[in-house]
Amino acid sequence: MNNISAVKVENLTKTFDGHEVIKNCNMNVRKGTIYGFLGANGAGKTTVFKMLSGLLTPTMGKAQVLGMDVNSDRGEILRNIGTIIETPIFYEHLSASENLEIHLAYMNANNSEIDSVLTKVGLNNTGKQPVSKFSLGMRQRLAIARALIHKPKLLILDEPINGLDPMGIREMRELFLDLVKNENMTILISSHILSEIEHIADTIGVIVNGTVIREVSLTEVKAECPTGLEDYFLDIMTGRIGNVKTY
Ligand SMILES: Nc1ncnc2c1ncn2[C@@H]1O[C@H](COP(=O)(O)OP(=O)(O)OP(=O)(O)O)[C@@H](O)[C@H]1O
Repeated sequence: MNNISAVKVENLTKTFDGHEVIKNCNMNVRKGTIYGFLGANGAGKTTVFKMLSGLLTPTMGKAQVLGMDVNSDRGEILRNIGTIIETPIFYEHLSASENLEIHLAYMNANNSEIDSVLTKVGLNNTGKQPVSKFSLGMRQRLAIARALIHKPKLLILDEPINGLDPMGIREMRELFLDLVKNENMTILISSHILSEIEHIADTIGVIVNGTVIREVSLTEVKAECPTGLEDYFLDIMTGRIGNVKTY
């Protein structure tokens, strides 16, 4: 681990019932950048995210988050990261701000910024409305607010823009770029909406069958495939770009 890495994964492996779903996986997410994690359905993105955030224990290999080991420093890692992994669960009978208050109390963090974060995600007008009345997109916005309300150093976001309307997607894009530029955050994000990743990411990691086979800057993607990230990704999937290339 060096001090420029927010996430460093070395030969990480995860086995379920004797079946290796993550195999010798290597990743390096540099601090202060946005890393787009791409892969087909079932490639292993969520499983890697779960190991980084302490929800699953690696079978073998090493993973460090903000310089801490995922096996031994789980509590301290959790205090310093914000996550969206799978469908977010909320207190359904409580409002958006009450949900954030509870999260902050759980994280033992200050709650002065609830209104400003709700404004950032476009939920400032929901007042006392319970979350049970929220649309899918509103729930996703609240999940993003909860991930960042305690001012984490690293955001791990598994498909955070699912369910958002075009306006919401653009707002979240601007929010993510602002968090990295002005609040010193690092973002590790997965999405199947490749045009969105292309707008925001500095680096792309492509996972195929549990192994990251490509880790390249977006500049390199554009040099290698001028038609853009979607074609680059599909070329990898169909074997037209074949060689393993990582930093
Ligand atoms: N708890 C589990 N037990 C057994 N197999 C699992 C478990 N969790 C995930 N898997 C398997 O691991 C593989 C990777 O799944 P994962 O959810 O990490 O993929 P993903 O890249 O996030 O996919 P998607 O894009 O569809 O969300 C899949 O084959 C999945 O069936």
